[in-house]
Amino acid sequence: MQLLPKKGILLVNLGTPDAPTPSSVSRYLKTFLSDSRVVDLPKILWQPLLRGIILPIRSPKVAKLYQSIWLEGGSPLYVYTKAQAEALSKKLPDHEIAFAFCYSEPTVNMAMDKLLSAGVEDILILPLYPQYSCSTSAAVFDAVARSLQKRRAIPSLRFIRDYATFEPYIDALVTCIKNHTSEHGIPDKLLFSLHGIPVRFANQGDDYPLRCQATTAAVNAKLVNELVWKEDIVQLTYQSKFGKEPWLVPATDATVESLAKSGIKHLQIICPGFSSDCLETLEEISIGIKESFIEHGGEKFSYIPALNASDNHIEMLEKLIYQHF
Ligand SMILES: C=CC1=C(C)c2cc3[nH]c(cc4nc(cc5[nH]c(cc1n2)c(C)c5CCC(=O)O)C(CCC(=O)O)=C4C)c(C)c3C=C
Ligand SMILES: [Fe+2]
Ligand SMILES: [Fe+2]
Repeated sequence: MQLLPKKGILLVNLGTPDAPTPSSVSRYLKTFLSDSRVVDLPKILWQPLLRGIILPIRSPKVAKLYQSIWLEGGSPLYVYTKAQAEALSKKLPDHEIAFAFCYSEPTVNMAMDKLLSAGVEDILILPLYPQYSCSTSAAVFDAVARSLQKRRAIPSLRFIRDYATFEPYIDALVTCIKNHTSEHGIPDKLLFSLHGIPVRFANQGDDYPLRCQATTAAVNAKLVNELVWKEDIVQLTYQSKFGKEPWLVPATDATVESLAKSGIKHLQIICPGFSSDCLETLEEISIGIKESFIEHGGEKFSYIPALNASDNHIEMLEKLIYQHF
């Protein structure tokens, strides 16, 4: 009888500082923004700018923002990603589960060591980005390849490129929105705010905008179909612009401002591209965008939390894993 190879699952997310301090944030941003998948300027131009200007100016400012959302167990992104891995371990006791980050610890290489030393021979790589982008999912792919580059024995590998329209993911978002609206009411407008990318990446072949549109359309179709609402109150926007070049539009911040000015009183925002709450949802949206909405004439605002380590999310991830194993 041939024994089945031991299976492992590697959850990978972006990365986050290990403390809300300027030095820790600077270390994290330096690794993150030195990846050519994220910023693809020539190194000879970009590195002096990054080290000489961007890190010294941005790190203390961003450290303050992290302080406003820091949890007892660390950065929210770290806390939720770890909790997702722990919950999946309980659900899948026959599988070895590890989690890692592209730009902080535990690194992909550390997690690979853990899985391989546990005797895993077949690994499913699950980037926790529902919508593919070259700046995220492909960066996970690179980190995995780098980690295996110097090893003599490499495992079988499967890679989840994206799950933007995976039905259980769409259902998990629908449930989340329905639960929220039953408590807070149906808003005048519901924004699906996804992290932006430079327009140039999309022009060069990154299908991220199409994947974001696909998620938004699939969720809205179900909500309309289930008669949660009749009108088209859903709109897709892009947040967290970084740098000077054009990013995907419409931008969340400008849209919120103009909605408030045009008389929208009740606004809700969901960020379906973030599998865990993090700086970009908890600070930028839930604090910053809320303030802007109220300041420009809005009255009622709520942020619909990410799926995080909810049962809803863990069951969805379990189905995703089964689909690929
Ligand atoms: C050129 C810069 C950036 C691109 C491209 C980009 C794409 C991208 N990012 C996420 C998810 C997250 N980004 C987060 C923080 C963050 N992102 C950038 C820049 C780019 N992101 C920066 C500089 C930062 C750090 C904060 C800041 O300085 O403003 C986070 C949060 C991390 C945390 O610790 O909480 C996430 C998550 C996606 C999904 C994406 C492309 C689709
Ligand atoms: Fe980002
Ligand atoms: Fe941001």
